[in-house]
Amino acid sequence: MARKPIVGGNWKCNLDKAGVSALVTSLNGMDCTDCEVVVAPVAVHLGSVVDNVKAPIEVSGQNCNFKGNGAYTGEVSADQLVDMGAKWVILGHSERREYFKEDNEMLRQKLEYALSKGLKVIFCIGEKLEERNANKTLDVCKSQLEPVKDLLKPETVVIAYEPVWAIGTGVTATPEQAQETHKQIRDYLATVNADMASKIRIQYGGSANAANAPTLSACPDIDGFLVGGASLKPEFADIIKAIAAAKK
Ligand SMILES: O=C[C@H](O)COP(=O)(O)O
Repeated sequence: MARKPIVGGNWKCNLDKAGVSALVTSLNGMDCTDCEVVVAPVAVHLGSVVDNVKAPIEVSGQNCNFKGNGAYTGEVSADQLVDMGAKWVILGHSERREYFKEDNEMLRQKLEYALSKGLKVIFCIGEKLEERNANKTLDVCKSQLEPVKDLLKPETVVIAYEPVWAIGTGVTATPEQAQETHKQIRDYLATVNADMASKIRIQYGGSANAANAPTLSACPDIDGFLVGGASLKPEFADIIKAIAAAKK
C-alpha cells in the first residue's frame, strides 16, 4: 500500500504575530493535493493559525504534557491542544530531549496520553554525532522506539527520523545515509509488526530544504520531511512539491 507523503513545518520558538500572519497567508496559497501538510506554531500562536490556515493543512502542537490539565506550570496539555483545534502534536524532538531532559519514560507517557485524547503524533527519534561515529545509530533509534512500540499505529503516529547532527546545522544526511537508516528503522519495526512497518510513515528531518528535498524524496523509505528553518520560508512549498512528485 502506498504511503501518502507528509511534510511537517516545525516553526520552533520563532515568529511574532505579524510573521505568523504572513506565513499563514503564504501557506494558504500552496498546493497540498498529493501531500499531507502539518504546521506546528509556538503554542501562543496556535489558536490564530487554526483560525486562519485553510484545509487541508492541519495544525500541530510542538509539545504537550504527560497528564492533562492541572498544576503543571508552563506546560500545555493535549486536552488544550484538542480544544484549540490542533490535530497533531510533535513529541520527542531532540530539543525537548536535550534542553528539557525528556526521557523515554516521560515520552511514553506523553505519547500514550496524547493518543488517548485523539491527537495524531509526530514522534521524533535520532542519534547524536558521536553516536553515529560510534556506529550506534540504529541502537539509539531502537532504544527510542522500543518503549513505545505497542503505541505505533500508522493511522495515528508518524515517525520523524532526525539525526541530531543535521538539525539546524546545514549539514544534511546524504540520501544514502538517510535511506539506510530509514530502512533499518522500518526493518526493526517489522520485527514488532510487519503490517504496521509497511504502512507507517517515516519523515526525514535535519536541514531539509528545497535543494536537497528532490534527492531525499526519491529514497523509497522516506515518506516526508519534518522541516525546521526552511518551513519559515517560501521554499517550504518546494519541499512539498518535491515529495509529492516523487511519490506519485
Ligand atoms: O523539527 C525539525 C527539525 O529539527 C529540523 O530542523 P531544521 O530543518 O532547521 O534542521
